[in-house]
Amino acid sequence: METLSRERAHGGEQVVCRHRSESTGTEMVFSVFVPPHAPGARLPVVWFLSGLSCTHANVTEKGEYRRVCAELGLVFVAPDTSPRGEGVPDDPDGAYDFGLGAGFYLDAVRAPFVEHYRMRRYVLDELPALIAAEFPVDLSRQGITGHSMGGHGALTLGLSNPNRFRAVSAFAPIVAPSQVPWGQKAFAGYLGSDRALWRRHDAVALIEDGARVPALLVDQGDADPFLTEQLRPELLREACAQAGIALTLRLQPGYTHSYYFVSSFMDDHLRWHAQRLG
Ligand SMILES: N[C@@H](CCC(=O)N[C@@H](CS)C(=O)NCC(=O)O)C(=O)O
Repeated sequence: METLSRERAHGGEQVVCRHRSESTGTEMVFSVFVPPHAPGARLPVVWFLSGLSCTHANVTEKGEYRRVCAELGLVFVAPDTSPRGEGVPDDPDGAYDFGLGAGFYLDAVRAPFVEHYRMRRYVLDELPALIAAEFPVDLSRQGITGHSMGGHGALTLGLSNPNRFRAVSAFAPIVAPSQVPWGQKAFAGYLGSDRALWRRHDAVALIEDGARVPALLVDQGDADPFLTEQLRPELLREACAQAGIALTLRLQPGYTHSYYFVSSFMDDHLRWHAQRLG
């Protein structure tokens, strides 16, 4: 692992690293904020999964999480959203919603994406092991959140691993990718036509099929241009109501899909995670 930058911030350190990933077969870059802490302490960790077209840098530069992470003693990790580099296939038309910057936090099964697009394995297995080896984290206290496609990642990985993630939240998530154009394009490209496989990567379908977490926090801007076509939080509300999952879904007036929205509610999400991570 190579440290690309290390900056003191809020009494802790904001670090950006690059490493060779076995999961993706590429170099991957991620950022980690380590808050001030006592020597030898192991801290709870919140994973932030980013949205379409992002890298680790969007939330690192615009997410405004450091002050509250420093206050609460949370490590904050931001992975990239896809493999990148020579030989990594992209959308044939270079579109932002598939291929580079759009890994959808799943392991592809279709050629040519199967070779590198293994973001689920990367985020669930490889990166936690690396982070635990290199930073003072306590992997028995993990929370997961994310924005848009990353909200989809947080919800699906959280619902599929309720014993690992003690807190799950999302900002403007894609809640039912099988039912919306972004998800349908990505799932057809990465997973093919097997709808049963799609359901394992779809938060609403996972809940319909029995996945459970005690509680979810979701914020959504009501001026988000993707709200009615791509995000459709009402589908999550219905699924959670049926399943008895305590969903706090807050429609935030006037907010769009941007990091102005994400950063405005970041404090609330971090406090919500800290409460559940102890
Ligand atoms: N207009 C955007 C569409 C994609 C988009 O809105 N991405 C969201 C996540 S789904 C984002 O966070 N973009 C980067 C940013 O705002 O920093 C683009 O082409 O980049």
